[in-house]
Amino acid sequence: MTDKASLKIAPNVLEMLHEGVGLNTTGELYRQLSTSIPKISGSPTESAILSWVVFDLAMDIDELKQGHKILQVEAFNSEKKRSGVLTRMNGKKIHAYWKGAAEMILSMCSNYYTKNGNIIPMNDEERTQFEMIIKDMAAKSLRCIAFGYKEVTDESVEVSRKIEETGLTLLGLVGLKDPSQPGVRAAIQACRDAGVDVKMITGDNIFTAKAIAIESVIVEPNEDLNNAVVEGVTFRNYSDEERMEKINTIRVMARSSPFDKLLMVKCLKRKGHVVAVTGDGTNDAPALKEADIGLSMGIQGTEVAKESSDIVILDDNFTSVVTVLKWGRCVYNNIQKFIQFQLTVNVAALVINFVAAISSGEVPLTAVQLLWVNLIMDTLGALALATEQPTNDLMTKQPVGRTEPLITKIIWRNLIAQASYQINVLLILEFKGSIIFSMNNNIKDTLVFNSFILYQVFNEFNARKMEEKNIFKGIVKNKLFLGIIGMTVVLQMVMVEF
Ligand SMILES: Nc1ncnc2c1ncn2[C@@H]1O[C@H](COP(=O)(O)OP(=O)(O)OP(=O)(O)O)[C@@H](O)[C@H]1O
Ligand SMILES: [Ca+2]
Repeated sequence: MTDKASLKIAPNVLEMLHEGVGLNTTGELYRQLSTSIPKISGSPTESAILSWVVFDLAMDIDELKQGHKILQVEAFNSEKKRSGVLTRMNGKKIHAYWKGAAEMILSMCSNYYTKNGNIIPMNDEERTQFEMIIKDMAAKSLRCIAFGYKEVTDESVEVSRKIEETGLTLLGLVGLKDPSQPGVRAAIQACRDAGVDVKMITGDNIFTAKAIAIESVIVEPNEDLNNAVVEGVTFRNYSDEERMEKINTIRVMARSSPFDKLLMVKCLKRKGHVVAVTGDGTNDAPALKEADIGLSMGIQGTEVAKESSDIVILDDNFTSVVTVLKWGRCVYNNIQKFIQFQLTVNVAALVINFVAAISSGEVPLTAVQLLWVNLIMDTLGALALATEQPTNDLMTKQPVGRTEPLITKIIWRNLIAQASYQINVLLILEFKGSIIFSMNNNIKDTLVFNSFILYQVFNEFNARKMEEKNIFKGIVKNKLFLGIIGMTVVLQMVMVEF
């Protein structure tokens, strides 16, 4: 719509558009003292429509509200995708207004307004034409909203308060653009590289959904979309087996109800997937709650959505999902590193003391020394390994499945290899140390203790990189790690010398 759009609309139609929007909205208009331009609040769709009639179609909402009595309201709901209102104009006529998903409102209409404001019955050909207009708008990734109206002559509605749903007159169609955030394409690609499938479940119609999915590369423009895109009703009506069979290939679900979103999450979980859901509306709440990880929007999100979620994304940006993914993986990875490191220390200490105790009756590591080991290894070791920053290669790995063990085969391999190496050397030092280096027993004990601690210090480097050969990669970036290693060595020197 252009600035002068209001001039091209017949005055009677314009007036009804004002009423059909101004009286049938959950958005609010409030004036600020500092400027003369009013501010508009409400859901994105509501505020977009409201600002269109206020700024482009010159609606005066106060005057409008004063002149009308509202008899009945049917609030927008995600199931029916429309909202309606029944009003009486200053003791005169009663009007019913509907606004909502374009093809749904169109199917309630049997007349339409011409440019000059006359009502004409809609024939099949014209209906098809309107459908084409809606499709065209949707193909440009516009969300299409229609407005319908009916003059109610039956005065009994004053009592029954029923908002008529049939035989409406189409007032107009409007297309809303929800510009996709910059970086969404890259974020979706990053998710895919990390082995995370992205699906879009939306209340928009199938054409808008397809267009948006292509824009954000959820689907490729030239791929066969028959299996990848479904409508909520179709999905709902599949048999259980059919749904489970198709769910992996479905990437877009259009015209979905809150129940469809929930159903999708349930099925994915049943398939064994770990499911994360992002959402903003009340209609997303059941799915957010059911998901393994629910992420809601901090700015646009409703309270219900935020309360049903585990994580609130403060900047509403999909790219933050990638950040969540990266940090989640980093924490998991750091826990694994620490476990590998801790188990190695404990296995080595235990075996050395046990073997020495049963063969000579003496333990090489005394109680005080073991406490010292615990102190520096638990506290300082945890601190050093937990502060590793996420690296980019975390985002190229496949996700960890629901049933995969925390201690992987690689951790076992590292642990067993490192522990047996330490045990062998330390036991040789314990039993043959005094002969090899011709030293007395006290010095040999210190040697064993010192070697043990230094082994752990070097092993801390090993634990940083569980799979890579170059364990020093990126080490200069982690100043805290180096600091803690340095501190451990200094403390050890102090301990041994003094
Ligand atoms: N305030 C509203 N008044 C009338 N119709 C609306 C309103 N908001 C949305 N619609 C219609 O309902 C559809 C969206 O329904 P719903 O809100 O259930 O979907 P959604 O999945 O929450 O969408 P999204 O999260 O993309 O906004 C839209 O395509 C639009 O046609
Ligand atoms: Ca929504």
